[in-house]
Amino acid sequence: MSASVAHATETMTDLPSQERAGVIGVHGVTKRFPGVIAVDNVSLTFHRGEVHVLLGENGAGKSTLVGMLSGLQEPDEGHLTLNGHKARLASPSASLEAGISTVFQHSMLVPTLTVLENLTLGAPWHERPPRARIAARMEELKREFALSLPLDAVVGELSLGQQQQIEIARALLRDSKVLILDEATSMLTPQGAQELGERMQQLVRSGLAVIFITHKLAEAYRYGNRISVLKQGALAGEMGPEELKAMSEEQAVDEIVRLMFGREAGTASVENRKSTARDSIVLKVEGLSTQGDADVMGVRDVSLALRAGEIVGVAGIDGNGQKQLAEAMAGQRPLIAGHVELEGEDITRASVAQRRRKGLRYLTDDRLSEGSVSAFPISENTVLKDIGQPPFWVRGVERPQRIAQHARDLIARFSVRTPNEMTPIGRLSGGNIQKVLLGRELSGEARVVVFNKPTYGLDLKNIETSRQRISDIAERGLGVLLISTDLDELMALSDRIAVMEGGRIRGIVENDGSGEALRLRIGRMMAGEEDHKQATP
Ligand SMILES: Nc1ncnc2c1ncn2[C@@H]1O[C@H](COP(=O)(O)OP(=O)(O)OP(=O)(O)O)[C@@H](O)[C@H]1O
Repeated sequence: MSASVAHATETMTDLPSQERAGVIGVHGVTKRFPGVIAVDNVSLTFHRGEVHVLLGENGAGKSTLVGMLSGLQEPDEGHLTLNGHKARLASPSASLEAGISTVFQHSMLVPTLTVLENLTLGAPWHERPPRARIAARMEELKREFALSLPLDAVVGELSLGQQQQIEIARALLRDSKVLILDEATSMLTPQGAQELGERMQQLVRSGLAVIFITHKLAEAYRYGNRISVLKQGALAGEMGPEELKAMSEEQAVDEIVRLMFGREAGTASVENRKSTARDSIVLKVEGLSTQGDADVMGVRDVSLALRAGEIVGVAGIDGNGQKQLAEAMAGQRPLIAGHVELEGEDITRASVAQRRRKGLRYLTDDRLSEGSVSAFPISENTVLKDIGQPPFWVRGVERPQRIAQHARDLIARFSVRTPNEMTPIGRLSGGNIQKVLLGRELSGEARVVVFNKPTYGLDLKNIETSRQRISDIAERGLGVLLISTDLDELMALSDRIAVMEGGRIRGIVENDGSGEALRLRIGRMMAGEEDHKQATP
């Protein structure tokens, strides 16, 4: 028996009627990871002829759900159905055989091969369809879905939009019945996104079911026939075609914002920290722009000022330029425009080390590969950004005793749980690595600390401790720029919150304690909508 759609299927009549309809369904599925319920008792049916949009904040469970449909993981509880039959998708090839193709956010193509080679990749050489057959089929796809691809072009030389078309073409050549597009528009131009939206409609008209994951509300409304919202793993709400048709775009967006970002009635909101902001400006950024990378968004025309003792939060769905902004401030990413001032001094052209010495510190979200060298002892990691500098190096000679003492002090001050300072940092837990990195950034005369997702991936106790430390840092008079995808965290800690979307700042709001209304206002901007001051809970 093939590993696919476990042929241990039940007959349609064995299943409740609501499970029969639709090409694919998940029924009461739950998936747990250590410390988190990623998907919590979710039931959904994906129908032929429909673009079904999945929405939800970072961490809501969308990828985990898609992982179940694409055979990357199986549910701990609940089951899947295909055409009304109970089914198992135990591997990616089982999912493909069942007619489900997934186009992931990051291209799965081989950039050095041609379009034709990529289209036939994976098929054993003796089964590869001849070029003439593919060319003929591509002509059909061009007519039907406006998929126009130069078969002999090398994939790496094509635009991201064209590369995505290859993946869609590959799914169609396989006769897929379900096409999953995971954040497929995030790196496309508005024009490219619109073309994809139109193409999705053509695809569903030809009988496919499309599952479309996006973070942008306008796209969800314009291109979706049905919208489901996930929140903390559970299904927060679903809007079917009739309901959507009866709503204006504005009404639909308001409802989705409420489902995505609203709080359940009766949920206690987190208490806001008392502001410790002073008058003096410690960091000023004006008109800052940076280039992105191949599939990373750049930053456009960002201006903000940070006062001593102030925490300015930066909200946004992951990947909207936040990391690039932090890197540009830290001097790790070149600017194409704008300038940066630290306590009135222009540091636009200063190197990473110079900025650090002047007191501008940066805590990366990538603790293990960018922030530390995991095989090196904690001691070496505490001076990683001070190599060659006194007091740890004197006239080019390393002072191991001095470094070890510095590391022992840091371990004691930040309560790092480790046998001793010689333990490789990679052996510590996430929370303890974070403490070492924070200790490193705060040593010497720090004036401004830029945090990128400081509590991401930590357990609850370490999250609390980290937030308290951030609050203490501001209280000591340092300026803090706090980048986070967690709105609760930002609302609990920040004086003001800047919202980034599409590499730009959509708006900067005072965290004035207006709770739910402010939450929805920020959520709207995160999802690509204009600021809407009147948003009501
Ligand atoms: N392999 C894993 N191991 C541990 N935890 C995981 C794993 N995969 C996901 N999680 C956790 O499960 C939760 C749901 O994650 P998931 O990636 O499904 O969310 P998402 O809605 O796709 O988010 P995003 O928009 O950021 O991609 C998160 O808390 C995440 O940290």
